[in-house]
Amino acid sequence: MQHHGGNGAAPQVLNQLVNAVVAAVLLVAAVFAALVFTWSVQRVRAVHEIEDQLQVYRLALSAVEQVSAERGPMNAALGRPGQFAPTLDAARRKTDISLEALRRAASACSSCQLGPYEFAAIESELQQARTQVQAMLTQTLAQRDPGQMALTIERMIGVVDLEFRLIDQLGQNLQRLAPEIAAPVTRARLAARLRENAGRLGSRLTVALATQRELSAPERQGVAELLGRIRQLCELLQASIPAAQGQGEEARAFGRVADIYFGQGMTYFDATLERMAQRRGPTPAEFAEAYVPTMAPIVALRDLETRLAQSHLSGLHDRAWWVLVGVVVATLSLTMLLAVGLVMLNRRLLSPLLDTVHRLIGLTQEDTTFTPLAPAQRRGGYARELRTIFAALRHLEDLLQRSIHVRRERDALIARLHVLAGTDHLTGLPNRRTFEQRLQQAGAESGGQMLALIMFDIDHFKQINDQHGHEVGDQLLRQLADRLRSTLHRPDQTARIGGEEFVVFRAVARPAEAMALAEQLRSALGRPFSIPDHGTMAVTASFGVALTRQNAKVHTHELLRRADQALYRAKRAGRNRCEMADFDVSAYTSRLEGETARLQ
Ligand SMILES: Nc1nc2c(ncn2[C@@H]2O[C@H](COP(=O)(O)OP(=O)(O)OP(=O)(O)O)[C@@H](O)[C@H]2O)c(=O)[nH]1
Repeated sequence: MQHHGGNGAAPQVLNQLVNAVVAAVLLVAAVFAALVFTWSVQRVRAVHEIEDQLQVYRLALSAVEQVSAERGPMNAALGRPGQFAPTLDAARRKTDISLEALRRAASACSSCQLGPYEFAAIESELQQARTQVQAMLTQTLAQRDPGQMALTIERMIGVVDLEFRLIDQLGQNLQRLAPEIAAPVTRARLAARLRENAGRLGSRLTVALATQRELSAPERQGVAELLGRIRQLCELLQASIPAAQGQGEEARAFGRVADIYFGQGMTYFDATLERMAQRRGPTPAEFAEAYVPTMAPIVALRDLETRLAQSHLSGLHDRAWWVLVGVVVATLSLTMLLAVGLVMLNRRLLSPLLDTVHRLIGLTQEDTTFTPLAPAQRRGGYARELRTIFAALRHLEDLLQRSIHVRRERDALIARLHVLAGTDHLTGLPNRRTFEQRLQQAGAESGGQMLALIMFDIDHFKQINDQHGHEVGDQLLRQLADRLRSTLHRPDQTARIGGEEFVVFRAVARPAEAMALAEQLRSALGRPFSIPDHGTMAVTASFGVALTRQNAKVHTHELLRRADQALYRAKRAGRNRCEMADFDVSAYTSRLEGETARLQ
């Protein structure tokens, strides 16, 4: 396909327009994909952070349970003589391990925003409480002051309060970051508090049990407060567990709490209070042995809630990942679709349209050097409208080619007619009309030089016709024309202007040159002609020569008239001779003399 420089502006603009639209669509798609991608990555990261925080929360709940649990063997040891308490040591080790695990997890969790300060406070408080316990254990049972014992127990409880502050902070963070898991997170905290208060309830009896007495009034007050708090926590839990009376996993776990702790545990607690009133209470160790296991379902409920929160988070985590994968896949697909669409648009619409535009421009410039249509076009892989355009274009191309062909033929015909109009049909020599034009032209181009006109006429041509027939006369005329052409240096400077009348013209420097040419022609024509079936035939011709004056305008008719007169004279003088028309010889001679003198 040819490209037509200046006219290429329109296709270029179309190209640029399509490129601009594609670039804009790609840009919008890229910005949108980048936004969604960033959002999904942030979401995945946020879910990771929430998972980390939930892990810390779980470890904090477990640590608070260990500290609570440590109070069981501690109470038992305080109510027993001697300082040897292996179960207390084991409980302390478990507490230390869980606190260490919590500290490690918390320091690895940057989003938890827990400083070392919180842990330092908890650990220092725990150590001081333990030191007090140890000091008391070195005493005999009788030496152990009940008031001091109560303070020691309160101090251990204070450690738990410090831990709960941490748990509350973590729980609030989680509720804020992931409202989806707010309910199980809250229930886990409620269960942990229930476990703690249930433990404290037991601890309230320790001093009285250790000293085998009834509860004092403040102790009874404390127990009543704790029972009130426990009931409150139980109601809160029951209200927040969906279908707490139903068959769900949480409902079942809560059911076990109700049966075992609120059933067995509380019954044992009430029975213990009655036995204490009769001063037949169990030892703190016996009490702990029977009471502490009834709190296990509370811990199980707490663990279930943290597990539920975790599994909910896993769902969130998976969803966030799927969104991320979806965004990547959608972006890639969209880009691919756009790329394929662009290629299709280019191949199926833009490229053929540009091709059509080039072809149309070519048509306006009569460019018929079209390349064949692309294979896809031949397969008909384009829209119907485009195929219609191609067909119309092909039709136009055919029409153009046909019209160019017709015009060329017409031009050739006109040229031929033109030649024929200026040519003698018998001899093929220029006719009188052409001769007059050329003579005028030669006069204009002579540069002031003399022009010689030689007119000649075959002698007694009528006799040839009469003797041999008109046909032979024609043949003779044709051969004579051929000889003229071969003799003359410029055959275009001759013509047949009558039946057997011819002319020759030429620019000459002097009259003698004209006469010499006339003589040359006379002798050339004097040579016999060979006419088929008639043998050789000799003719003569008479010549009249006329000259124009130097620098004078050529008057064709005047020149012809003078040449004709000279020819007439030649005929009259006996034919087969050359005669010069009246020529101002004296003027010519004086000019020659002038020139010679100048040269000397
Ligand atoms: N064969 C043939 N004869 C032609 C043609 N045109 C003119 N003639 C003949 O040429 C002859 C001219 O005759 P005339 O004008 O009497 O002159 P001439 O016989 O040549 O005698 P002079 O010119 O006086 O020597 C006529 O007989 C014309 O018929 C032509 O095209 N073909």
